[in-house]
Amino acid sequence: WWKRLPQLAAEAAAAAPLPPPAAGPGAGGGSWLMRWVWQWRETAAFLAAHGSGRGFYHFVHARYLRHGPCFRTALLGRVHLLAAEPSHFAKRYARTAAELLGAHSILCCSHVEHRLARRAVATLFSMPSTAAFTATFDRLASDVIVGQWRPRNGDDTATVQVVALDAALEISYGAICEMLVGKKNRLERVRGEVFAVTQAMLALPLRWVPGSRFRRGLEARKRIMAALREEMAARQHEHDQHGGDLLSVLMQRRRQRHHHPDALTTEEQILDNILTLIIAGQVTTATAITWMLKYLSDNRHIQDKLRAEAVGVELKNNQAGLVTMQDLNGMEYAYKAVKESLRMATIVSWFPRLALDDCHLAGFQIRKDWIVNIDARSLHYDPAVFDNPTVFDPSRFNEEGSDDETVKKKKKKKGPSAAQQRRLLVFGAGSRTCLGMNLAKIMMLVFLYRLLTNFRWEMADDDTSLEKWAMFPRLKNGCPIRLTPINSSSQIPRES
Ligand code: HEM
Repeated sequence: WWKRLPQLAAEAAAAAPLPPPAAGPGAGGGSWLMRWVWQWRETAAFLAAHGSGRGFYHFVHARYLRHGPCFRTALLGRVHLLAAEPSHFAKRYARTAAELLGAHSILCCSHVEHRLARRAVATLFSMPSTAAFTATFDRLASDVIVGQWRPRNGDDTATVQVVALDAALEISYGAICEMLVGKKNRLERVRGEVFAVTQAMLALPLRWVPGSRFRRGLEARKRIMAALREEMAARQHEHDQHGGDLLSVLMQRRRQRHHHPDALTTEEQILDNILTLIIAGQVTTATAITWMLKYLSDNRHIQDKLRAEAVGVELKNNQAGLVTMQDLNGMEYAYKAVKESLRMATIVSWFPRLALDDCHLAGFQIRKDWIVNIDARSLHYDPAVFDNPTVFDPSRFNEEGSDDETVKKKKKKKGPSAAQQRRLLVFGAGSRTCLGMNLAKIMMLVFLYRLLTNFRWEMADDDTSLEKWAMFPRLKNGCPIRLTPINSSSQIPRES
């Protein structure tokens, strides 16, 4: 239905006319001469700003101030529409999601509280924290991929079948919880509850119907909150010996809030945001990993090329044999495969925004309180932006251009175009960009590295139907893969 939004918007606007578009003079009506004069005046102003020390964005900013966040202009003979997001749109998830994540969740809280929450949790995404997270994720991934999946008797011809989604969910949950609440925590017992909350986020709000998906989600939330409260109480009791995990940092800042103006001041604020980070980080990343494995199973030549790169990476920066961020820097092609998987999978398909005021967007009149969805998926599959968008081709992100023949034939310019870079919306954009995007890419790269250096894989079931009710599109069968061990000297890192 969101794809029909422009049509619905037009119909509603026709029924109840709103003020005229906040566009430049002559933009809509007037004689052809007036329009022609307007178009060239806009172009001249743009070129003047571009050629001045203020840069072309000054042209945009001046019009933004004059006309508001959405306006029409004309550049070099073509009418353009520019839309900014600041004051007229706020992030707004479905009411069900907001209820399950909590009123203080960074994803659902008010504008003002959001700024505070974003600053408060930012510590989790600092460089040292990200480096520590890389090691943690690798330790957990190696435990499963090397420790459990590789045949123990050394028979390198035996194949193993595993469900990729289950493994990815387990590893990412372990790693994220360790970062949020420390190594030995009470969250392992509520792993299933976290999944139930995610499944309920787009369900009908039938809170009074026993057994309904939404009610099960609410009950699961209660149990997660109880486990987190227990964790907090234990820490207060033990005077918090847990060190650097996020919960410790948030609790400590709360105690010393006179020194920390950014501290979250209530227990609810802390708990809602811990739950949000688990949900925002676990299922999204695990889903992305499974799609990546599927695309690489469908494109064996790319899998082999990636394996050649991975086998060539020497883990030289860590005594324990764990992958570090520097090691990952040597996996350029893998990085592009991750990016391409994220484009094709588009885990978060659309981003909802609430119109705070009547306004106009893309020529449509938008009323206050309407929700406008930015449709990321259609951008990622727009052939005008990504040549042959249905072809999995990591090399489309090469500086020198794609090496896939079908893509190369169509492409005139080399390397990813500016439009392509701009329109890759896998992690959103602007002030609400995904906070965990580096962690997500690291998890995908580490998982890929360990799998490539231990196994070849192919899909064990070709059913491509999608899971019903899933918040993020994923295969119903959980992506079962058949693994054939490769001759490698891979060992479980020492810390595990
Ligand atoms: C492949 C994995 C991931 C994908 C595709 C993804 C995607 C996104 C997208 C598209 C948004 C913006 C949504 C919007 O503007 O409406 C977002 C926001 C967010 N993500 Fe992620 N994400 C991923 C992993 C993670 C991880 C690992 C974490 C943290 C542990 C995380 C934490 C967040 C947070 C806190 C926000 C809200 C930011 C704000 O509103 O200020 N994400 N994510």
